[in-house]
Amino acid sequence: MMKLTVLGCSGGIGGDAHRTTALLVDDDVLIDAGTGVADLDIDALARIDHVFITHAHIDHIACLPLMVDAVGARRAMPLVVHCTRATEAILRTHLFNDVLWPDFTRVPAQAKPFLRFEPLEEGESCALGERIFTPLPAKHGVPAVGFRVATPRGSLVFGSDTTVCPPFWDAVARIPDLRYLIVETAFPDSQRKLAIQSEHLCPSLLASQLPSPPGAFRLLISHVKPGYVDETLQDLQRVAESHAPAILAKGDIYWI
Ligand SMILES: Nc1ncnc2c1ncn2[C@@H]1O[C@@H]2COP(=O)(O)O[C@H]2[C@H]1O
Repeated sequence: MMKLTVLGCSGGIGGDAHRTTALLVDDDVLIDAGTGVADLDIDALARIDHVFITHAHIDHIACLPLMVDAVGARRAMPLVVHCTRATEAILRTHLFNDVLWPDFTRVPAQAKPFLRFEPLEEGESCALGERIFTPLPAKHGVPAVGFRVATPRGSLVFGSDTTVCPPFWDAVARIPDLRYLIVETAFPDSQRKLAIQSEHLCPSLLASQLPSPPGAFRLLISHVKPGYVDETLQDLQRVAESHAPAILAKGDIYWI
């Protein structure tokens, strides 16, 4: 069985309930490395061998530089960061640039660095044992992808941050064994304008894209902005009731 542990899935910080995006797959893989990663102890951090990054926004990568520094010296192998070349370029230019943070693709030694990038583009897949990670289309303010995680028992999709994106929904429709669909709804409908400006979704925009009739998967909502959880849930229940949406929460565990 594959275990998915939600370390963080909020659209921001503020109190113990809210950590930004980080999904732990079993105990060795992360999807995104937001502030939820900071709750793992040193041993748990050292067990993580792979991080799949959806996009370079700070709420999705905040703990990546910190975790590399925290456990790099304890690990036998570099941490492998899987992302598109576009996201790698952003992370190299703006983060691992020996200014904001050391370039751990060359530190502590070029021959034995703490981190290495592995390109993963749309149309490609990365198999780690029986778990197959495949980028999916997304549309956000910077280059972004979602991920499908396929196992022999079914698939999970994490849509990342995205606004209206028909290619994402076309890809979802082609996944016959979809068990869990995690999609964002960052803002309530009262902030629809901001959702559009910042290339996110609100409940009415999400509802306009959901399949009809509802698919045989569990619909889980991520990235809700702290302070707007109740309002967003009420909107979702009004516009997407037949899909029985549930708001994802830190600490949730799903098995496939
Ligand atoms: N035009 C905007 N006006 C106000 N806030 C914004 C705007 N664009 C982006 N943001 C905020 O900046 C945040 C960056 O991270 P997110 O994409 O999660 O969510 C975004 C919004 O909360």
